[in-house]
Amino acid sequence: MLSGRAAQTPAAPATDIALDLRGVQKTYDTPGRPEVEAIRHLDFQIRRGELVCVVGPSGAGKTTLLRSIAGLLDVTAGEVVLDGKAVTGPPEGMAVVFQEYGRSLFPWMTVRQNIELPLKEKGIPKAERQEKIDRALKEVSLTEAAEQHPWQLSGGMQQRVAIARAIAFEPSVLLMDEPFAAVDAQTRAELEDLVRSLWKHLGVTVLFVTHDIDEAVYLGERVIVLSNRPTVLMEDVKVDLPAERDQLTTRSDRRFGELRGHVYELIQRAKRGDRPDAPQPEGAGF
Ligand SMILES: Nc1ncnc2c1ncn2[C@@H]1O[C@H](COP(=O)(O)OP(=O)(O)OP(=O)(O)O)[C@@H](O)[C@H]1O
Repeated sequence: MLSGRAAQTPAAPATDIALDLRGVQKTYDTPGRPEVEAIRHLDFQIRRGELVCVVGPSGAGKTTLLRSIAGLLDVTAGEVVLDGKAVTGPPEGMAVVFQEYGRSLFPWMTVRQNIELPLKEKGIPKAERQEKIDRALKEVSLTEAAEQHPWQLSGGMQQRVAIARAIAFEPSVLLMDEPFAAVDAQTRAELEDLVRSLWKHLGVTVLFVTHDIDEAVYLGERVIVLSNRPTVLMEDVKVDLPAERDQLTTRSDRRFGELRGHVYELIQRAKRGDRPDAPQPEGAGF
């Protein structure tokens, strides 16, 4: 996020909470169209340095949730609190990586210039910018591609540029919205491992939205499973797999299979409309 708007909330959270969703509701109210209640009630917290995945049935409101957290959408009720401040617009300490890397990078700029842009907007001096860019490029193994343009790179490499741009910015929270949905399976596995290694190495808090159950269990320390729309929390699943993960050994681990099966079952139930009771918004009738 390039610009910052945040208001101090009276209730300062515990310092280890990076992201706090307090009774978030979102109803789309477009003039001339029927209202769409996307999120009915979500309350959860993400501790500093956690990697949390969000899954849910199609149309459950995953993108709505992510955009609300990113300050790109106003919530109807409740609040999103980042580092103790209510999010009322794109906050300074947040970076977002979207699925459509092709549209999020500027084709007329080199890789280096793309990564530099938000740093420039943040007012970081040139020498420091170059240092941050070089470090980020090294983190994603793209040092050699610094002077190339995005359209000269593969889809996986472009997504690595988008990740480099996000981490160069040193966000407190990194939001990722189905970032690997458009790349092939092998590249996807490599990018998943890149996210795990960056997360461990940089200590950044990551919220990763995906429709892929295996990906969520492989990456996350927790998997937040959403109900069908209007969305409530189906279950917050703790992923008790070892911190060291590997595409081969982790995915063939018995516990991985159990967790995967559990999340799969939750999504199937959510799709059938099975949902836990949620606090009702005022005036709403179940
Ligand atoms: N701008 C909008 N105006 C009205 N309704 C919207 C708008 N954006 C999304 N919706 C509706 O809100 C609900 C949740 O959409 P959202 O895109 O957040 O779900 P999702 O879980 O990300 O879906 P998918 O998995 O298919 O990407 C859907 O019913 C969708 O049609």
